[in-house]
Amino acid sequence: MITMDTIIREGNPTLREVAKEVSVPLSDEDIKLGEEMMEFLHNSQDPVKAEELGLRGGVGLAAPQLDISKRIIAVHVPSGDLENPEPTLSAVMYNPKILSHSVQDACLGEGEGCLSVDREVPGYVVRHNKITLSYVDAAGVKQKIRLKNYEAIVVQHEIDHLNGVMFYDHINQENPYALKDGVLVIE
Ligand SMILES: O=CN(O)C[C@@H](CC1CCCC1)C(=O)N1NCCC[C@H]1C(=O)Nc1ccccn1
Ligand code: NI
Repeated sequence: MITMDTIIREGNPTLREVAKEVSVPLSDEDIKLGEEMMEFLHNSQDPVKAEELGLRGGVGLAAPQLDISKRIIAVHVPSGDLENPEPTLSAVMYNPKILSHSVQDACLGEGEGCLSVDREVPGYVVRHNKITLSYVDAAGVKQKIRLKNYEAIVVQHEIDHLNGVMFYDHINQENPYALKDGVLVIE
């Protein structure tokens, strides 16, 4: 089971590596890893389990954060309203690839954090507002989806991990809250 002890922290060189594509058809090992990554996200968002296991709530996780330099990510974005338990996006993605993106940029009004970064790094992390994404799903089927706003931000944060990029690499050093015209701030 993945716990906070399994997650490597900044300073570990694996977080700065470019991860390798996984072979398709997927190996049992890679399928199992994806399941464990998704289980971590579920546990981390369950108040009882998160408390029990001492987990920080997470909406995404990338294999390099487990010191595994493979192009595998898991995302589980809750809908946000307690009435509707359905997540807005829940998937394990193998070899995810951004095929195209909007001209429109976006960032989270609260900035970003990372389970591999044990400190606050303030500032806007400007990303694409909309992306068209291809990936292989846990059943080994090639998928092509379009995402926007928060879900698009989450997936871009995870794909960054596959390329050795940390969220604070995007923050403007001179003025962390500098924003070009037209960047959508997502609250
Ligand atoms: O690479 C993956 N990571 O580093 C886990 C990150 C991924 C998100 C950061 C910004 C976009 C993707 C993560 O989830 N967080 N960052 C650190 C602490 C908070 C936590 C978070 O945003 N939690 C959350 C949010 C809404 C609902 C439930 N939980
Ligand atoms: Ni992260």
